[in-house]
Amino acid sequence: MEKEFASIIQQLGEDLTREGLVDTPKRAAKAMQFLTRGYEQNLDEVINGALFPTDNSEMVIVKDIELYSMCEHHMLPFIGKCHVGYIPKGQVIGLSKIARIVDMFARRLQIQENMTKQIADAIMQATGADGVGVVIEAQHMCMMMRGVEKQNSSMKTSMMLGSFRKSQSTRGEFLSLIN
Ligand SMILES: Nc1nc2c(ncn2[C@@H]2O[C@H](COP(=O)(O)OP(=O)(O)OP(=O)(O)O)[C@@H](O)[C@H]2O)c(=O)[nH]1
Ligand SMILES: [Zn+2]
Repeated sequence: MEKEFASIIQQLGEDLTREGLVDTPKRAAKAMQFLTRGYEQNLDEVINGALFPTDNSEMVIVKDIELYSMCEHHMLPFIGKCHVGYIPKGQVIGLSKIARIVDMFARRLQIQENMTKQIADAIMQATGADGVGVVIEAQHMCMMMRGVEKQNSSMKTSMMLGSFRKSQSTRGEFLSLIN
């Protein structure tokens, strides 16, 4: 990857030997690897067994989980917040693990809609919950820094599974608690 970044910098017409740029291909490769580290993770490893028995079957919500992802069309960042809700069925998941699951999917080349579904599916799969809801609100640099150059729009996506999909009132409770 380092070589490819060196080639990109050269193709920009820059001088790769100037002081500020000498280590840039190495840094850029390292940064890119960090930004896409989700490819090296899997659900079991991320959860690390942190599931705990409970007889609480009321909605659990973790809101405002910040996320940094990269759009798969332009490889530019999109940045936002993820809200997750679920209704436990016999077990709850460690609080931090929800944020780790969000990161595992965010740190890949993504479109927001697919990421939203992947997060919801993973939480459902991991917890066997009665229902899961995920809402993501993000701003896409490919739409702000270039292209249509709109600075104030954001995109909201959602995925509702199980009781969140079937029951209007469950979905309503979730949406009112995250807003
Ligand atoms: N639905 C969706 N679209 C996205 C996402 N990230 C980027 N895009 C869009 O992907 C589309 C790619 O369109 P193209 O016409 O192939 O590419 P482009 O010529 O660079 O498009 P413009 O951004 O309109 O200049 C654009 O409309 C982007 O806004 C995302 O997460 N979800
Ligand atoms: Zn894009």
